[in-house]
Amino acid sequence: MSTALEVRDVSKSFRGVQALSEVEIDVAEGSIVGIIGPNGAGKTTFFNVIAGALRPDTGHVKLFGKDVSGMSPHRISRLGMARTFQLMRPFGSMTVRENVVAAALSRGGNHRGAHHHAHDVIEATGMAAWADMVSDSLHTAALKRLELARVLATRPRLLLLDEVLAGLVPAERAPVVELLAHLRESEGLTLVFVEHIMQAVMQLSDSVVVFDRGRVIASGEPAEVVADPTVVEAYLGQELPGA
Ligand SMILES: Nc1ncnc2c1ncn2[C@@H]1O[C@H](COP(=O)(O)OP(=O)(O)OP(=O)(O)O)[C@@H](O)[C@H]1O
Repeated sequence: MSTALEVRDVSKSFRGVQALSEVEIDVAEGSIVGIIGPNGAGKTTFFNVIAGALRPDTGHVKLFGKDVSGMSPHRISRLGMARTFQLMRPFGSMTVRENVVAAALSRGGNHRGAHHHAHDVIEATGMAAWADMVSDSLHTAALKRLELARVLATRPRLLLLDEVLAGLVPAERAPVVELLAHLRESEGLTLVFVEHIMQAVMQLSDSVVVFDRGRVIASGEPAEVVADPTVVEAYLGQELPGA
């Protein structure tokens, strides 16, 4: 299987705070990798570096074999990486459909093609019932799905998900987890997701990477990783739910 993401020796500090230290990660194409770690471990900084929002101090990042270190977020997204944000930012006065069409058009192509693709994405993300509603009127669970629909409309090959389940009650989480598993199966999407909800991490991930104080302290199969004494220790004082 080819490698979607290769991270080598990536370090990043902020005025004395070592946010990332010599991080090395490989993500196989079509796999689902969960990123966990206590607060302040470096997870968001890691996403910012691989998506091009921050330039690493050292090391390199390869996306589908191409060195993207130091490239702009825009160029990296052109190569097939997309990300969701914890703070969702749809165009509030536009409907769900208009938002998804706009996202599809941002990748070029014509209106007809964008409408067609948006329709498919809205169906796939279970948003059909909300398609003509103004985004401002959506509740949190629907907004999360809209955020997913918008990134999927850009036809990514690698999707970075930042706590897409946060703020959802358990009954609302299950359909999103199912959707993500389905997208990998049907589209061959590669998913890298930061998540605090361990049940979802265990259920979705082929492998889990654990950050602590800027370092990768463990990686491997979910069950092995959460039983690792180093990981349990890193979470001392903080809960590792579901472990
Ligand atoms: N722009 C910045 N300027 C200064 N320090 C920063 C900046 N961004 C992150 N840091 C520091 O880098 C470290 C890693 O932060 P980061 O946000 O990546 O952790 P995290 O694992 O995403 O945490 P959380 O789970 O709480 O979101 C922390 O000590 C944080 O205070």
